[in-house]
Amino acid sequence: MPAHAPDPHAPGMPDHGTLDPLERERAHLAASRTALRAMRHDVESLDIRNVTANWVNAEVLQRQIDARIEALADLADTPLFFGRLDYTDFPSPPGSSAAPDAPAAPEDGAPEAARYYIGRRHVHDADGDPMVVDWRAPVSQPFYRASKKDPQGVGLRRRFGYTGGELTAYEDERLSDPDEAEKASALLKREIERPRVGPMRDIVATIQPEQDEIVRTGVDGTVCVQGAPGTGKTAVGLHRVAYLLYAHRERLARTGTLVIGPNRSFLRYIEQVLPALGELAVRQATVEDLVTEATGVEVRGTDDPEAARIKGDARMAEVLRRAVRSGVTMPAEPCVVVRGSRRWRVPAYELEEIVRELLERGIRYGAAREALPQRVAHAVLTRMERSGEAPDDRVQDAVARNAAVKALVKAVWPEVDPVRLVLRLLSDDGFLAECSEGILTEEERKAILWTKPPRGVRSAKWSAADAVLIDEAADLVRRTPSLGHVVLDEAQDLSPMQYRAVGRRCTTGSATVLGDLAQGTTPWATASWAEALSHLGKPDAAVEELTRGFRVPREVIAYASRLLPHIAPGLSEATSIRDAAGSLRVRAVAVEELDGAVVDACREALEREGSIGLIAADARVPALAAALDAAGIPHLDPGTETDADARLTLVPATLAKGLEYDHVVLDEPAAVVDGEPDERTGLRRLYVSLTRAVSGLTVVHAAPLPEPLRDGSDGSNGSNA
Ligand SMILES: Nc1ncnc2c1ncn2[C@@H]1O[C@H](COP(=O)(O)OP(=O)(O)OP(=O)(O)O)[C@@H](O)[C@H]1O
Repeated sequence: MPAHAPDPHAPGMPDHGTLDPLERERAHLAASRTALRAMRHDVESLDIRNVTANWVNAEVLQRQIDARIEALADLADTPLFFGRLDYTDFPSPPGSSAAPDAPAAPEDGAPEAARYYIGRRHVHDADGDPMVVDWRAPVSQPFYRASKKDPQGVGLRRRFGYTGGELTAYEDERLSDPDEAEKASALLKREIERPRVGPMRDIVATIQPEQDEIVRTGVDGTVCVQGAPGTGKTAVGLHRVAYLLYAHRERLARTGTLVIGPNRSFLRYIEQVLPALGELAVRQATVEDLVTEATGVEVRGTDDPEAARIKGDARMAEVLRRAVRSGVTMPAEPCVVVRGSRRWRVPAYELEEIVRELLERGIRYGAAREALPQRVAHAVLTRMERSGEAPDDRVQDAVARNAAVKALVKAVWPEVDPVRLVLRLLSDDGFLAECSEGILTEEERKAILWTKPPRGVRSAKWSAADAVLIDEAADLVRRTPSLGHVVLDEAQDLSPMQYRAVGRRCTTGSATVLGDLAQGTTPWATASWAEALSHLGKPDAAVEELTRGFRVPREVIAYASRLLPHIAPGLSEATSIRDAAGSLRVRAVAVEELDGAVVDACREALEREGSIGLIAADARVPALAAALDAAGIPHLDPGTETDADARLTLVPATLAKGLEYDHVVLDEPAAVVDGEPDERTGLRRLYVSLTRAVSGLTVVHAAPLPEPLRDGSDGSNGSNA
């Protein structure tokens, strides 16, 4: 599989027939660029004046056109195509609707029409023939999945290498040639091992077969991916949304898509991936964003861990269900409706039957409240008919709006305000006891009751868990609208009640659930995916596992994996595709030298290329910031993304999840462990911190290392330097 080097003095766009293969590919790139410009020009010159009846239509259409123009931009630093497939099983490449007429084969491969260039977007020429096909099209799939064992109709797979936007190399695999040995692709390896700086990038050129299977799972299927650090879960989730938007654009444009991440800095880190894939309309939010937006409350308070654990427990769903319905009473009086000279009387026992039936039907509280007056009116109408009248629908509506019926509804099925309801539940011991009878213990009740109840909903210091309770109550009253697809990243940290909050946002849609049980650091962290999926309302979802690590070098992942038996026994250790010898340094220093040694390690890291994350226990962050300032080393504030000018950022251990840096300096592991309420959570936090490095990790410690990391604890030695 030769990788072809470029001729640095290659001429611009010479005659097609006489060119060497690389020149021909460059010519195709140039022609594709021209075609893309023409596509953009066509859209820009659309005149919509004659096709729109009014200014609202014109406005909508113009917005669509602007978005299309934006999507057709030719970005200089993102290659228009990165691969090529020449099909031999002609003319039916899998899933392709194209049935090309086979022209004569040119000298290097398949007939032009059986050849597909794979890129980020579709480009066609003036005749509408494809010059580049979208990576998500069915015809592109073998680029990711075909192998010698299963060539999927492909004779030749070509990968392109670029340097600064210039096409400089290509590499071929002849999948149907039995004599060509299967070799690892050097271009693929180079791309995967390219150091990562700044925010997360897309991986369209190098999606791996096991990842591609998850990316292209059908829109109706929910998938759950368990994966060790750096196995590409986040990347896979984002590419899956892009894939689904391509394959089901209309349906998802109507229903909407959403990516959920754990916090702002994580969302900032991933926010450019989907736009780079041409998808600008995907919302990215935290669970807290969703529930505060839906309920209108602001989170200003915190819970102690025990209160938060109980509030996040799935049993609270039943407590809330009872609370919402607690105001429903059985009618004691008949309902008497006066119309003209006649009085119609529905006796109490019949009203009770109606109320019971509505309670049992399992419809939303609010929907039942709206149905109740109609039911009572129906009972009145039945009486009218029996006495010879012929009332129509308008009469039924009028009766439903009658003052006596309204008064009845108000009395037996009172309106519920979810915010006030939860306020009462957390302030009123008697009410909480009534609603949680047989569900919560007295201690549990005490743990969640406010010691000083707020005066009203405005002065209440709602916690994040309270907002989820209110969201659940709101859904019991009125159904939360469902989106078409939700990606839930770092799912392992969600409480059962948070899973339910996410689940009700995709009841009629599907979800991609991504996480790692070993990285769960909340008191309620997920212990089993089966349980989590049942809280989400998708108990039948398939659970896939990814174990091939793309981020962390072998030496570093082996070191971090020593913690696995203590934090998640039974989970597979990640392998690493990246072999950076000398990537791990462990330095023991005296207590008084600690800050200085950390500063030195940062200085050394700054001598190399790429981003640097100084990860430390949250409590150590101010001291380290001061030490860096004193040493005159500029650094970014916690949670800020690095860029080419500001490459060093200070990362509190609690914010490190999901992020990555070229070099990581890890301050005092024992302090990271001690920063958590229990040892297992502490070691999990440490595992997260140890697995953020792409090229190198330097651990600096004064206190003894946690036991599993000590030299010889597994017979090996973290190369002390
Ligand atoms: N097929 C691939 N080709 C190139 N890079 C890849 C591939 N898969 C993953 N990566 C890269 O590996 C790194 C880790 O990926 P990602 O953040 O998605 O992993 P993760 O499983 O979500 O990790 P964590 O559990 O730590 O959050 C990223 O830089 C990502 O771009």
